Amino acid sequence: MPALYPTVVSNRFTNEIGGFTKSFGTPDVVIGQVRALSVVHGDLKELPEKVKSYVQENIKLCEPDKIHICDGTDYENQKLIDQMLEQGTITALSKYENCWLARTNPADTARVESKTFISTEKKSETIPTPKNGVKGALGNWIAPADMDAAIKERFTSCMIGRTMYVVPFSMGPIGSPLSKIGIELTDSPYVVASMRIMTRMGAPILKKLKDDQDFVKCLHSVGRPSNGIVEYPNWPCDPERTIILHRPKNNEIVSYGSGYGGNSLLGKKCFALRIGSTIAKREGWLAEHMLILGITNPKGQKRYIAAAFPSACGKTNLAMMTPSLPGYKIECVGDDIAWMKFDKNGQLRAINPENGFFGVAPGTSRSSNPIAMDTIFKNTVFTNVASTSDGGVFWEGMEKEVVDNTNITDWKGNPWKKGQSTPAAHPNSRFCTPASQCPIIDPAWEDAEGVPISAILFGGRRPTGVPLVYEARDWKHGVFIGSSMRSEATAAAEYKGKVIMHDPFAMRPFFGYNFGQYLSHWLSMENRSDKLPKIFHVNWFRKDSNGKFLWPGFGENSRVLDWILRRLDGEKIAQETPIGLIPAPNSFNLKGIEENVNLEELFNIPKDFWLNEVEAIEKYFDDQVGKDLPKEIVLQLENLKKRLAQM
Ligand SMILES: Nc1nc2c(ncn2[C@@H]2O[C@H](COP(=O)(O)OP(=O)(O)O)[C@@H](O)[C@H]2O)c(=O)[nH]1
Ligand SMILES: C=C(OP(=O)(O)O)C(=O)O
Ligand SMILES: [Mn+2]
Repeated sequence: MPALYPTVVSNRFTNEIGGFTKSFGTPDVVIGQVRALSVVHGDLKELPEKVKSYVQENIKLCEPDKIHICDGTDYENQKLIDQMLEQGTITALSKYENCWLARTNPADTARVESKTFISTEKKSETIPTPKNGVKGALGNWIAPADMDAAIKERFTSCMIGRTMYVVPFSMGPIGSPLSKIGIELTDSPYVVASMRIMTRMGAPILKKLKDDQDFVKCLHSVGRPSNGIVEYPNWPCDPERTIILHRPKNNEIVSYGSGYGGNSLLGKKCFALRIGSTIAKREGWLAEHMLILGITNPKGQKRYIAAAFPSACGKTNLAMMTPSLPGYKIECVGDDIAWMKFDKNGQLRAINPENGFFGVAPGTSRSSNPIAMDTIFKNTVFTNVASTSDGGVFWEGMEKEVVDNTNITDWKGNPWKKGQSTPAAHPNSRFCTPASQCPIIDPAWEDAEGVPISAILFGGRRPTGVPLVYEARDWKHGVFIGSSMRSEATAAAEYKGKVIMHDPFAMRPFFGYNFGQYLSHWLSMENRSDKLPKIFHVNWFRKDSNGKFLWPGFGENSRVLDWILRRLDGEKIAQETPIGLIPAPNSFNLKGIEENVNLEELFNIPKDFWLNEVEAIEKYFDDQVGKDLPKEIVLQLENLKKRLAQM
């Protein structure tokens, strides 16, 4: 059998080194013509054995012209930037240091939930069986053979003329017992540059990987349209055939056709949540769509809180909040994902598996989130924001931050004027920025054993009926609250309009396995610890009859955290309601608040609304979860119904 790889390996970034023939010893592979493959960076021979076979397998499938094994160095990054500048994928933002703007194909701007699938032998392992005639809404299943066919159809020869980057990365601090390693193969330099920000990426990861060690396999291509026409040469993609596939059994992710965010930075939603939740189920921990923050009260006592809100519902903002209440201090551990495990003392501990923030840009401003503004203007890749004639960025919410005579170019590259009916920045435009640059990054954010979690918050966008904050009666009730979460749709996925959607645990798009089993897993945590965190529900988004927010939000949310911390201290400041515990009269701290706040309306629990809500939840469980719904949750629902009836 011929040697798999040539003995001559490239110097760094030489363009072509003595092309060599592909020969994998499997004569049934017919490649139209014999093509040359060059390794332009790194050494295939030095890859750990299992990585080598994974790469080899996919070279055979995708037929790239070049292989580049990423080391994560500044030098490498600069080369990628130069190349993206040349291809028009990014432009330089001269106003800031090392900042770049990518404009995508307008058909590729958000996660595509309808094209995201989990593959298991049995469908019921992936999703609960919906009621007859009802379309399942808790994930999409694909049969293993169909997954194989979908891959073959799309990936065969898809990298001809391109470079395949081998991206080794760690989710979680390198070497932490909670961390996991992945290898992403991609043909997108944008993905490589973004993965370098969002994960710990490069040579140190390969050094850690033993020859026989497993890793999460992540294959990605931006694809090419089947008609051969690349509409936006700066952003090749294949929206029509886009598909995001997961095979939990093999710790495998395959993503085709999109270059955007959660579709392509495979460490994030695909690995840390979908595959992560299946590993967590097996190993007895939790992989959740949660921010993690540290909060110090005026007495100097510090605690950590984790919070699950659906995409674009305020995680990044809460994680970086500047508290309006004097004496409080917030520090940020993570803004999107938490991996949580009980330690041997029964304390729940969390790590942020990420290394950066992929945050929603619109709405981020000096007044709403000054900490984010102090984080993002160096070493950052912006995507689909607007640009200014002085080499800066612009988005809705930054009106006060651009001088009047600067010209604005919208996210599509067209001149844009204030007052225009279309937005300057795409509503799902993002900044991708290193977490270490956050001025309030928590000193323990990279601690190998994680930070201790005292409270868990669930929340969403609820314009009516749902109070600012309420507390779960106990763990089971808390799990029920998570399971019954609903929220207004946002631009983070392909949904249209402001419909209220069920989004249990803010995980609906991210469950890696059957939601009913996920609930049982959460309920089983009660057997693991006798000091479980307290659970709360929050809603910053309630509106008055004129459609105006009833609560100023942002830094003022510290007042909600203040009540929560005092509850953790055991203060008797709560009153019972049918849905849970809300602040007792005069217990909620409004001292010094500037806005007029109508607490009455904010904490009002309208009986009719809640009767409807219970009906909607019951129907959802009935339609979507059926026999997989744990008995404890059925009981919680019955009890809530009874309490509401007595209201
Ligand atoms: N009204 C209001 N809007 C908020 C609040 N927190 C965040 N937002 C807005 O919600 C959007 C998404 O926020 P972000 O923190 O990026 O959400 P994430 O995707 O969950 O991290 C942005 O437009 C924010 O300005 C709040 O407390 N009140
Ligand atoms: C990363 C993403 O999700 P989120 O909106 O939760 O930040 C995404 O939509 O690509
Ligand atoms: Mn976010």
